[in-house]
Amino acid sequence: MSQQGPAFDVNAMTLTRWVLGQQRTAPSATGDLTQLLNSIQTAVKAIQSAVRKAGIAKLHGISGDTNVQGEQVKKLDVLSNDLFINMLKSSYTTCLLVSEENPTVIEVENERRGKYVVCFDPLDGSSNIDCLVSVGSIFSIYKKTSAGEPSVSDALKPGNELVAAGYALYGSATMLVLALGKGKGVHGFMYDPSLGEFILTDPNMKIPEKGNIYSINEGYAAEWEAGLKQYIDDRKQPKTGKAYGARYVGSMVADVHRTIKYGGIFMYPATKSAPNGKLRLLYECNPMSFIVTEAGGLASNGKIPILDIVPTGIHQRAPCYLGSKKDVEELLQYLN
Ligand SMILES: O=P(O)(O)OC[C@H]1O[C@](O)(COP(=O)(O)O)[C@@H](O)[C@@H]1O
Ligand SMILES: [Mg+2]
Ligand SMILES: [Mg+2]
Repeated sequence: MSQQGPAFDVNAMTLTRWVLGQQRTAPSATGDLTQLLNSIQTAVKAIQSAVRKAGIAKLHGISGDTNVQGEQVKKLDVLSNDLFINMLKSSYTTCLLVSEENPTVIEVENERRGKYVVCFDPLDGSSNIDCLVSVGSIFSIYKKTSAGEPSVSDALKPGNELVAAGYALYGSATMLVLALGKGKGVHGFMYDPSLGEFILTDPNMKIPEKGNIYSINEGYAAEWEAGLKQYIDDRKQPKTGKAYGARYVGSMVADVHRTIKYGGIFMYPATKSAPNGKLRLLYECNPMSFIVTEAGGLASNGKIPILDIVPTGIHQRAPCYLGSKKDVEELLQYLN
C-alpha cells in the first residue's frame, strides 16, 4: 500500500468498464445504453455528494433555503430531480422521461433525442432525510418501440418490457445495483469516493430462496385484508419453526436491498384507505420487481406478477409483495 493510501487496484472493475463489456455480449445493450447508464451514474454521484452534505448543511446552521453564501439551497428531492433530468437529457439517449416529481411526462427536445424512455424516483424515502436514515434513487429503462413522436404511451408498458433497471442506495456507503434483464443477472457496485468510481463488489447477486425477515408498516394493520393479517400473525407465532424477524426502514430502496441481501419479503399492501397501496408502478414497483425477479425472487401485486401489469397512468400505484421465491409463494396462498 503506498504512503498516500491504498493504490487503485488496476484490476478493479469499474461500472463504466463493466457496462462497456456488457455491450459486447448483449445485443440490446448498444453504445447508447452505455452512455445512458454513465449519465445516470453521474447523477447518482452528485446526489450522493448532496445527501452526505445535507446533514452538514443543518449542522452549520444552514437552515431554510439559503446557504452561508446566501445561495438558494434546493431541497434534496428537488435537486435530485433536476440532476436526473439534466443528466438524462444531456446524454442524448432519451426521448421521454417520467419522474415522480413531475405531474406529466417530460419530452426531450428534438435535437437531444435518443431511443430510451426512463422512469425514475430521484429520491426515494424522502421522509427519512432529516433523520439521516438511508434514502435512494430508483430508475427503469424502456426502449421506445413506436414510430413517430414520443408520447405517454411509450412509458405505459408492462415491466416485463424493460431493458434495464437499477437503484442507488445512499446508506452507510453508496451502492448502485443494476440489472440488464434477459438473465444477465443483478450486480452491485460500491462507490469509492477516493476514486470517484463505482467498483463491482457484488457480482451476480442472488436472493435467498427463503428468508426469515418480513418487512411491512404494521401501523396500517387495522386496514389489511384478513389473509395478510393471518400471514403476518403466522410469521410472529408460527405453528412450527422459528418466528420471523421484523424490519422496516420506510425507504423502499433500503428495505428491498436488505431483502435481496438477506432474503425474506417486503410488502406494501393495499389498504382500505389506499386500495392500490402507496408505491408507484412505473418508478418503484416495476424496477424493483425487475431486479428482484432477475435475482431469482418473485414480485406480485397479490394477484398477478407486477411485471405483467399494463399501466394506464404514469403515477398509478400498485400493491407490492416481493422477495424470496418461497416467501412470496407462501404469502400468495394466504391472499387468494
Ligand atoms: O411511510 P410509509 O407509508 O410506510 O411509506 C414508506 C414508503 O414510502 C416511500 O418513502 C415513498 O417513496 P418516496 O419517498 O420516493 O415518495 C418509500 O420509499 C417507502 O417504502
Ligand atoms: Mg419512492
Ligand atoms: Mg421519491
